[in-house]
Amino acid sequence: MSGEPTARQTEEVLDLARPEAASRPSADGPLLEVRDLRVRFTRGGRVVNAVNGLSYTLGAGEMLAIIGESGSGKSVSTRALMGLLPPSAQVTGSARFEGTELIGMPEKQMRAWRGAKIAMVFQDPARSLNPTMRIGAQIVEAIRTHSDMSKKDAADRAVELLKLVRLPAAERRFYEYPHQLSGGMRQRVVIAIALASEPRLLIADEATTALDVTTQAQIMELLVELQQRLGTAIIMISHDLGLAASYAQKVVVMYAGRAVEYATAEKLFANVRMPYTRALLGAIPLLDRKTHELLPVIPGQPPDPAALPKGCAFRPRCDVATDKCLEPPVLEEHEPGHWWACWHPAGGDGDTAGARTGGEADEVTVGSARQVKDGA
Ligand SMILES: Nc1ncnc2c1ncn2[C@@H]1O[C@H](COP(=O)(O)OP(=O)(O)OP(=O)(O)O)[C@@H](O)[C@H]1O
Repeated sequence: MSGEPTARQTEEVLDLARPEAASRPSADGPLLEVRDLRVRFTRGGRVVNAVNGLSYTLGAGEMLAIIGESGSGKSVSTRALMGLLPPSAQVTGSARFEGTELIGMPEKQMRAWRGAKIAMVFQDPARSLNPTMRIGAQIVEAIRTHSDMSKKDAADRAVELLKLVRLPAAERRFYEYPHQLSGGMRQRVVIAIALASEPRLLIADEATTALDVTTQAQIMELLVELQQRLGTAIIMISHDLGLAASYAQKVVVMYAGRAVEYATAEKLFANVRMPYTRALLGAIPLLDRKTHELLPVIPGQPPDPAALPKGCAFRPRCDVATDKCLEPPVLEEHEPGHWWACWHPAGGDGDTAGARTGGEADEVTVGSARQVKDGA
């Protein structure tokens, strides 16, 4: 068989992959509960506070987007969950996954969890794949790492997984090498490898950033399909608030190692409070750009995590900051289900942030994100 699987074939593969998925209960406590997570490195005698007290929860089958500029602590915070940081990292706080504490878990035990229950997909699929091995063999290897399946059964399963991630001509591609595939196809293969162990949580770290806008939307649609059909929870790490608006159920906006705004996507985009989040809205890539690099709309640079400014870390770049902001604002649930850390939130009493941005940013975000989605 060759070409794209038909919808019916895909349904069969999906059902085969996880027959119980559609009826999986998701309401018996969060899948992942992160509390006061902190990561500190010591670099050249300087202390780098990369993550400064991050908390969030993720339900089974939910998609959470962690959004922020480069260096805000998105990757470090998720690598900490998987025990993937170098020994120089001091990790404290708690991350309970299905009730089991991940922080401080011995490496041997963590190795068994990694890949099996939690899998990661990174930005550059070329680096995740072995260029000298056929893609089928790489998936078979991943399957056999987590099960005692025979080579023959694992090969059948690998083809199923390639169909599951909608790789065209899966049987033929099974025998191809990574360089014979496009960037989007390679990322589908990486996702197939990540799914080999049927993880409950998939962490996609800038998994679509290197792809063109159309392929990016297709990969995001695939992740949503896997999330909905297999019940896989997803943490999506991105610079792009537009992707979060289109695909995620929950959003954490990070700045300088902290969550500065946290809510369901619905609540957040209905009423963005934090000036930093509003500034990020302006950084949404435009569809007519050849690349999807972010527009440099936030003046200044994120702070050096080894020398954070006093008070609110966004203060030096914030156009509504006052002396009050020399006191660090605390992330609090100011409205049911909507948390922010700001003394001058938009939309509140004396709404300076909202007045200056004219409230247009929300419309731009959602509109732009929809176009990306629909254009796929
Ligand atoms: N091994 C390390 N030693 C020292 N500092 C580190 C180390 N790894 C990361 N950092 C620092 O931690 C901070 C957070 O990095 P992180 O990679 O999590 O940011 P990010 O938000 O994921 O950025 P990007 O979008 O660029 O990946 C950065 O200042 C980074 O320089």
